[in-house]
Amino acid sequence: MQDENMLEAPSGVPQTGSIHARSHLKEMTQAAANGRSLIPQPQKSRAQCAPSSPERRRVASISTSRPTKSSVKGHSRVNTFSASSRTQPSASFSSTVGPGARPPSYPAKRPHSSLSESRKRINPSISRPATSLDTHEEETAGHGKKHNGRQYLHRSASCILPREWSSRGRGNGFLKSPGIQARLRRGVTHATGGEEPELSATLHNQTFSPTPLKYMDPLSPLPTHYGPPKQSPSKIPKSSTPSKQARRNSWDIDTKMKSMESFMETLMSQMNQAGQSSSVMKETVELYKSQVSELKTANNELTESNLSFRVELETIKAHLANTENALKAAARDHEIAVDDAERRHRGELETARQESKKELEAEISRQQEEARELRRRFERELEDEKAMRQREANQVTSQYTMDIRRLQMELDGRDQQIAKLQNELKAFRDDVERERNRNRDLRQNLDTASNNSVTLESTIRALKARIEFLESGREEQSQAFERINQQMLDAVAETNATKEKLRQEETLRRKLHNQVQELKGNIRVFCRVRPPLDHESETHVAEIQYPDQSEEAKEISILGPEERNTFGAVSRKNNVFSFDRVFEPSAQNAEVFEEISQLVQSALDGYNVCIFCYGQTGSGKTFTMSSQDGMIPRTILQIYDTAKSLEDKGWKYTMEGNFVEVYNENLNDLLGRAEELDKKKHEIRHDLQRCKTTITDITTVRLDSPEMVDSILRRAAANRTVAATRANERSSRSHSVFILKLIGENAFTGERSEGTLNLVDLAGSERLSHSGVTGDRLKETQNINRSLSCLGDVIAALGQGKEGGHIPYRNSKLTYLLQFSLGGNSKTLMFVMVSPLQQHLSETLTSLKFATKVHNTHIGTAKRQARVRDC
Ligand SMILES: Nc1ncnc2c1ncn2[C@@H]1O[C@H](COP(=O)(O)OP(=O)(O)OP(=O)(O)O)[C@@H](O)[C@H]1O
Repeated sequence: MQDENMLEAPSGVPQTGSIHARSHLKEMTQAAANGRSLIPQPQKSRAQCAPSSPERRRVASISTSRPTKSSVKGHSRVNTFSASSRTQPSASFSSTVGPGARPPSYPAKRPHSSLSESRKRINPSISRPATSLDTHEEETAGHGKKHNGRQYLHRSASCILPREWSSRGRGNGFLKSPGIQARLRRGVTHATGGEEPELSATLHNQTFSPTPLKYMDPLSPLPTHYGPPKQSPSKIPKSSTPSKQARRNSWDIDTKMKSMESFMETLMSQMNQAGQSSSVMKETVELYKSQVSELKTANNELTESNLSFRVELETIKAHLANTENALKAAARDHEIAVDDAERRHRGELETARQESKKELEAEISRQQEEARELRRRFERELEDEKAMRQREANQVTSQYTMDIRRLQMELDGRDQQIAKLQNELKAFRDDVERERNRNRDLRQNLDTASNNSVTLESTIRALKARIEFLESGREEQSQAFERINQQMLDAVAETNATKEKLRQEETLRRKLHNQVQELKGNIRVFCRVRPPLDHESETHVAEIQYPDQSEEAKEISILGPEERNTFGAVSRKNNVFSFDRVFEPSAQNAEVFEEISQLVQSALDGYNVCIFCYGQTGSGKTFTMSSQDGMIPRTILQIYDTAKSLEDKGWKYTMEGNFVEVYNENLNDLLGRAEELDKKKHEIRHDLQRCKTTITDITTVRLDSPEMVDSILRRAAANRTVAATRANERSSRSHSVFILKLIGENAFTGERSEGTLNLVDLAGSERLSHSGVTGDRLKETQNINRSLSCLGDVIAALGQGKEGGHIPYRNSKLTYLLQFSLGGNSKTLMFVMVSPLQQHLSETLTSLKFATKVHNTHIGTAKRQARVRDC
């Protein structure tokens, strides 16, 4: 079926463009090429001209497949076509297609008188000669030239037969050679494909024919070969057939001639028959030619189709190649892209890994930082908690100490009360004694009175007698009653006069007390030397003497530093200072307070009192002023006690307290909120007429009980701690002022007193160098130095005592705040605090020199802030 399709392809393939047909195109082309390769070249040598066995078999198959009629001529036509077709390309088609490849439809296109039909009718078993003799027979028959025909037969035979046959075939006995005969048999058998045993037998017989080879070798078999298979042996006359007789008379010319003539006649008759069939053959040839032309056309079409297919194939191949290239390029690109993607992925992976690693490290460091921060915070909180607990412990301790001290003070007060009671008892005893004397006197009087009574009784009796006598004399009785009544009125008047005398004595006492204070000086200076502390070695203590300690205790002598005079001699100057009172290191706060208690009484009496501590840092200012048994607590306790005792004398006191700090020339409220320190602004306002000072937005605490002072001091200390930028330096770098206002009213006398007590703890007085100090520290230093200098200037100006002279209070906040407590109507006490250490000697001497200047200052008489209530 495939072969049939292939035959139909010339008309079918181009129109349909069947891919199936195209797939066979290559096979067809190869088959054609193979077919062409099998076609020998026309002008080859004889050896080359003889086809090889396969070629010969192919040619024979083509030749034997050609139709033929009984005539030899017609046969030779077929062979002519067959022989000529070997040199034409169309043969390749035949050989490619082969007998079996002819499509069934193909014969239908043939005319009815086709060769195959003729062949079938004539004798399909007729074999084709293996030579091209017929071609030349046809030519010789056409021209009627025997000689040429023989020559041609000879040439043809030489072309087909082996060389030795053609070269030696003319010799006698050549064909008798067994080798030649065998080869001849093989060749004929091979040429006929084993399908024509008769021809083979004929040849065999002819081989043994005694006819000279010159005529017989090529021709003798031909009549039997080309003649009709059944007719040729029978139609040949027996007379003309070589017989034994003829062979015996082979050298008989006539016989030979006759034989030849008969043969020629036979041949001629056959040729005539062939001529008759030539027209048929011509038609057949024409038909074949037309078929050939059709085939050529088909072939051309196929060729064109083939070419177009080839072109298309080439295009497809090119396209395929392009596609393959593109595919390769795409594959390459894909590989590159994959590589890039892998590389990028690896890079991204690496980057991601690095980033995640970094993030992890950052997270770890952040966690660690958080842990550290938590630990820091925890430690801070722990520290705060510790500090708070410590503060509370300190507070409890201080409270305990304070209680003890208060109890001690109460004890002291009790002792004083006892002493007082003892005095009173003594006074009572005296009074009792007096009363006894008076009683005695009265008894005497009573005796006298008894005598008188007796006398009176006698008188009474006499009077009674007289009453009885006088019963009508009432006048005498009324007079007696009036006399008794008068005596009683005289006694009451005497009592009132005594009370008034007592009030006058209290006023006189105050007056005398103030006079005593004035005599002591309105500005007094106490010196106090603190003891060396536990961690301070005794060897580092300066040489300090207290020459009159057992007497007045007003002097202090300090051996100065070594000095070298102009002659090189080293000497130490003994510096002697004299103050109102010098307290040696062993002195306790109670002892110190006894000396200042009179000033506290002055404040209660309505005077402005200012007590300030001056000295270098660590000299004991705070200890003296604000410690739990310091001047402030003791002052308040005394004020309470005194105020209470004065209640009998008609005085009622109210007390108000402020606690302020002067830091960097700013006023801070130590009883206010800690966070407002250094932020909230406070102004100092003076009432010049009433000589009163007020501070704006300041916290004022009403002191209703002695216990209030503890909370005040605690609160002030806590605020200072919070505000401290450098721990425990805040107290050294600022001035603190405890302001106590005492307002007393006497309900009996209508008197009113307004006194102010200022207890000042000054900043460290050591002269701080400005060199090397910057920022806040420099500002602090400048402010401390300036304020202490201003204090000295104010005291100096007060000492000059010029009436209406300018006092530079406004030059610093401290002096402006203490304007009405320094000079004028105020009493001032300055504590100069001294460190016992040798290393502080220089500052100690400086402080003592400054205190001496203050001590030498005489400030004018104080004025009492009191007025009598208008009744
Ligand atoms: N008379 C004293 N007896 C026992 N200890 C004292 C005495 N005076 C001072 N001290 C101790 O000396 C130390 C320093 O005293 P304090 O703090 O009062 O000095 P300061 O002059 O107020 O110092 P700063 O100016 O820094 O406030 C404290 O520990 C205090 O207890």
